[in-house]
Amino acid sequence: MVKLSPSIFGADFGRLNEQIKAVEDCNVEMLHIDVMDGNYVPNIAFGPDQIAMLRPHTDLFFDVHMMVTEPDRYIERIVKAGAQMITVHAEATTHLHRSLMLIKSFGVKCGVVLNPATPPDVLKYVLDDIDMVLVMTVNPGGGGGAFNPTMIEKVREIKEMIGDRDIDIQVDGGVNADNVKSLVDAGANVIVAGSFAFTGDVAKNLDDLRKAADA
Ligand SMILES: O=C(CO)[C@H](O)[C@H](O)COP(=O)(O)O
Ligand SMILES: [Fe+2]
Repeated sequence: MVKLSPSIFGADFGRLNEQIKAVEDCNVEMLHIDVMDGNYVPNIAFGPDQIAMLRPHTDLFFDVHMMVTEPDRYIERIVKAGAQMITVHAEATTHLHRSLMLIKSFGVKCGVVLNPATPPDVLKYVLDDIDMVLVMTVNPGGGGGAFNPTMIEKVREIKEMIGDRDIDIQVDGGVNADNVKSLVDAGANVIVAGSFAFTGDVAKNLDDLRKAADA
């Protein structure tokens, strides 16, 4: 069984409450929240204050994807805002292990994000410290990008590295009902979807995505 984590970045912000209720009604396992700092990625989106504003409106598990240069500067504020899982880019922190330990010190789950061009080797010495690996299937920083099929092989490679450890593999970027099965077959079990989830009928989209993933 896969876990779905719709990306709020893809939502219609004029109807945010309604869109959050729609994903809740689909019994999704997480809500994916992108933090973009305008430095690590060109785009700017969501900071700790906006996450804190969302927190009283839903009990969904907050899966926060930090696209932030030197994320340690914001980790405590993001935890206090209500994050339950924080992922940081291996490419964006000078001290990956230190960042992961900082996240864990607050009692929340942690994960490592890899851009499409980043090889999985960087995970080797932190595998016993993480709850999730996030494989970017587009370059980070925006929604609606085209899925990079080369990442299917990368997911497979990471699945093999993980062995019998209890580590989730999340995929993010351009994921839809047509490509999700190839990712799940390769080993992904946490599916992020932004534009696919929120364009049109949210309930139908998430139902289609789950059915395709679990087929
Ligand atoms: O991290 C991200 C982009 O950097 C996102 O989670 C983004 O919301 C994915 O959107 P889409 O499913 O439309 O590609
Ligand atoms: Fe994301």
